Amino acid sequence: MRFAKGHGTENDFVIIPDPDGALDLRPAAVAALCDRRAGIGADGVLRVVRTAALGEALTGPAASAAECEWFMDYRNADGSLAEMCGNGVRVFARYLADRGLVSGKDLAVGTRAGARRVVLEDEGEVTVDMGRPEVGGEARAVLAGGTVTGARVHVGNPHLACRIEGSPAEVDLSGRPQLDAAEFPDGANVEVFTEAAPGTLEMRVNERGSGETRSCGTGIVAVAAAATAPGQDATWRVRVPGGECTVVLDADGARLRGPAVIVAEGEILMDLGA
Ligand SMILES: N[C@@H](CCC[C@H](N)C(=O)O)C(=O)O
Repeated sequence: MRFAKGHGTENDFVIIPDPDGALDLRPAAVAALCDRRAGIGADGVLRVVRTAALGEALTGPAASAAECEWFMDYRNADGSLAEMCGNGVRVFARYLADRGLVSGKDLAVGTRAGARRVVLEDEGEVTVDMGRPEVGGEARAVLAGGTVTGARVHVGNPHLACRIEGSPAEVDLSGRPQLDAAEFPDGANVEVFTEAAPGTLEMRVNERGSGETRSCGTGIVAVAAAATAPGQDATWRVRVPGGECTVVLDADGARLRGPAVIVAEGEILMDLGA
């Protein structure tokens, strides 16, 4: 089985081409691929499948994805499904363009959160239209080193974006954050952030299903939305351990811009089970 490896601000993915939907990618196989010692190693898997071959009902928020030729079937490192991945969709688009699977540099990618428009720029940056982030009420997470409070933000997937005093670098993000299941029935990605300079946020994240990662595109949009007064337009640079992205928020929603790189291609020799 062929694979590619790519990343967006060091949020890294194993990319599995499966255009005709022939693969039965089980959670254990995803976890084995993402294992950084016994597998290829990644924060998640992007299965590249034609939407027509997906074999999954596209209802609710996913319905608009039915119009897209290609679907990003995203899985977290523990094998769980997620609705959306902001870095993943940019890497996915880069992969499609590099392999000649799409013509042009402006395309729509299907995700479980719906269709996402992606634009590839000549300089290598990729911008994705992330829709309208929904900022909700306050909630808490218990981390290894204490409790953080923030805003619930829905970016197609669930987030808790916590503005903190001091530097995010000081926060212990090891271990799975404990959340109130009534507030987050499907779990959540937890971000800690601070405004490092006017217009610049600094963020770290513990991702649902993957643990601490060096970047999270939906998380970057979540903290940008949480840092912006309701109804205001804003442009934020968001620094993460793996690099930097830009978020533009306006009446049309949020656009996330940043690098997306394919670093390797090869053949999987490991046994992924039946
Ligand atoms: N790294 C991603 C988010 C991946 C999904 C997330 N862990 C979840 O379960 O919601 C991003 O770049 O947005």
